[in-house]
Order: sequence, then C-alpha cells, then structure tokens
Amino acid sequence: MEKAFRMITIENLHKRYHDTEVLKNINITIDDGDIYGLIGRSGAGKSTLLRCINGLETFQSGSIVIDGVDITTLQDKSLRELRKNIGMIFQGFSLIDRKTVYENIAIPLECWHIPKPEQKERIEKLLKIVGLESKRDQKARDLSGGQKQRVAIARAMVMNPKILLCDEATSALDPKTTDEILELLLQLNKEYGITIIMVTHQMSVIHRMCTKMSILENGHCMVSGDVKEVFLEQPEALQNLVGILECNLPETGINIEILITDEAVGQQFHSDLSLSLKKPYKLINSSLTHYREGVLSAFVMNISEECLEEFLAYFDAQHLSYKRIERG
Ligand SMILES: Nc1ncnc2c1ncn2[C@@H]1O[C@H](COP(=O)(O)OP(=O)(O)OP(=O)(O)O)[C@@H](O)[C@H]1O
Repeated sequence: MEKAFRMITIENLHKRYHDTEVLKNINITIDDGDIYGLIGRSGAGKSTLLRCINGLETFQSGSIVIDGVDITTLQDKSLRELRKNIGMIFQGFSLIDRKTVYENIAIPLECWHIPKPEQKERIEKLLKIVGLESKRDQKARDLSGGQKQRVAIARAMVMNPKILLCDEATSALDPKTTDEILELLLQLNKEYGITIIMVTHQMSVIHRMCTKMSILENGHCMVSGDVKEVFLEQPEALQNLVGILECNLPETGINIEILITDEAVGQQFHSDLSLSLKKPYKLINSSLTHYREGVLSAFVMNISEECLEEFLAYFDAQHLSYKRIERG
C-alpha cells in the first residue's frame, strides 16, 4: 500500500493564555486527504488548536509542521503564504453582508492581486461547484444559512488551499441543510483531495465525515485514532462525551455489550446466536450507527449467570468484541 503523505504534524504543543494553559502537550498527525474530526466539550481547546494550525495564534512550546514546513519558523510574508494554503469556514459564516455572493468569493483573490480574468474563471468554477450560479449577484444578507455557508466554502476554496479548517461549520444549520453542506465537503475532499479538519460538537458529523478523530478534554488530547476503532474501543473520553448508556439495565443477570463492525454479521447476529446456543437472553438495547465506511451495530444483552460461560465462549469463537457493563 502506498504510504500516506503527512500533511500536518503537531508535536508536544502547549498553548497558554496568560496563566491558563489551554492546550497541554498535544500530539496529532493528519495525513494528506484525511477528513479529521476534533471533538470535545465546550472550552476543551478545539478552536484554539485550529487557530494555532493556521498561524492566527502563537504557542509557547512544541511544533506544528504543515506540508513539511515548521510554522514557528515563518515570518510575515511566509506566514501569509501558509494561510493561503489553509481555507477556513466558521459557524457564523463571516461573510460581508452588503457584498454580493461573487464579491464575497473574490475577497481573497483581491487580497492576493490575482488578475481579474483569472478571478472570474476561479469564481465561476466555484459558483458551479457550490450550486450558487443563480445567486451570484445577490447580497449575502439575503441568503439562507445554507447558502451563506456555500459562499463561505467557495471563498475558502478560491485560493486552491491544501487544507480546509471547519469550525462548527454546520452547527447553525437545520438537519437537511447540514446534510447538504457535509455532502459538499465530502465531494470537495474526493475531487480535490483536500485535507479537512472538522471541529464539531456533533458526533453524527464525525460518523458521517471523518476517517480519523481526536477527543479533546480540558486541553488534553485524550484519544486519537481511526473513527471506527475509537467507537469500537469506547475509551473513557468517548464515554464521557456521549454519556453512559441510556438504558435501564436489569438488576439480575449479567449485562454484556457487543460491538460488531461487519454489517452482515450484525444483521445475522441474533439468529446465529439463537440457533447455535439455544439459550435464552434478553436484548436490552440495540443501535446501528452509519459511518463514512460501514456500520457499527451495538447490542446490550442480559444473560443469566449460569449461561455466561457458554455465551462468552461463543463470542470468543466468533471473534466478537464484547464487554461487561455494570449498573450505574
Ligand atoms: N483569546 C483568549 N483569551 C483568553 N482565553 C481564551 C481565549 N480564547 C480562548 N480562551 C480560553 O481557552 C479555552 C479553550 O477555548 P476554545 O475556544 O479553544 O474551546 P473550544 O473547545 O473550541 O470550545 P467551543 O466548543 O465552546 O467553541 C477556554 O477556556 C477559553 O475560555
């Protein structure tokens, strides 16, 4: 398999505001073309980390290497060059309301003194990609939230960046519009290979979009890894974030959670189990989560103590991932 090219390497990053350390020894690597999710509670440090990546914030120690360049070595002009390679979109869109769609997208091109004919070519292409050709002369203030975010995406893409940072980009949108914006971002990632970092509170955004993820907690990076593996392992930081299982566990018997990543195995699980063991059990909870690639089935079962050994032997023989869960 071809070795992935590393787009961003963050090592031992510490960031303080006055006496408060808000990023504590962050180590994260992001490959070219990844869609990387950063999730965590409010105040965990996600936005600060994004601002460190695009050079808007300095930090006290550690390093951030982007596309082979250590950004701490950069001065004014080269820092501006770095930012040219990093587009950013926000929850609040940050458009200029009195300007038209076309004029908003043109802002970075104007700043970089790109000749008008080239500006036109780039903007026309992006208007088509984001589906706003018919709105080109409309003022930004007259657009819907979803249309505003499309303009912001086009503006972020207009300098052909290698990286797109999305800070809660869909938090202000309704579910259908969120879906359309996420689809657009997936399309940009697929067609242009752009590396995307998504800061979000919404676990569904991580499921749908991301290949890898980190969980930030109070300035620490608690967990990093493949999205599906993180959900399979259910580390404490993830449980803290999603809350403990919201189902009433019976007071007798043993409660076991099974996680299955193969969709077909998940669908067959109960019938296979019943046919093989012919032992009773209660199904307490079941859920199906769709990921970017694949599906994760989770079942909580209540099993009597006498039958436990047999069930566990079956799960082991089937190489199923399971764990005992205790009543809260
Ligand atoms: N300019 C600043 N000056 C002082 N403290 C700041 C500044 N910006 C952020 N902080 C503090 O840094 C911590 C991390 O903030 P940050 O905005 O990065 O968190 P977050 O995880 O993005 O939160 P949210 O999800 O609410 O946006 C918070 O305690 C915040 O109060």
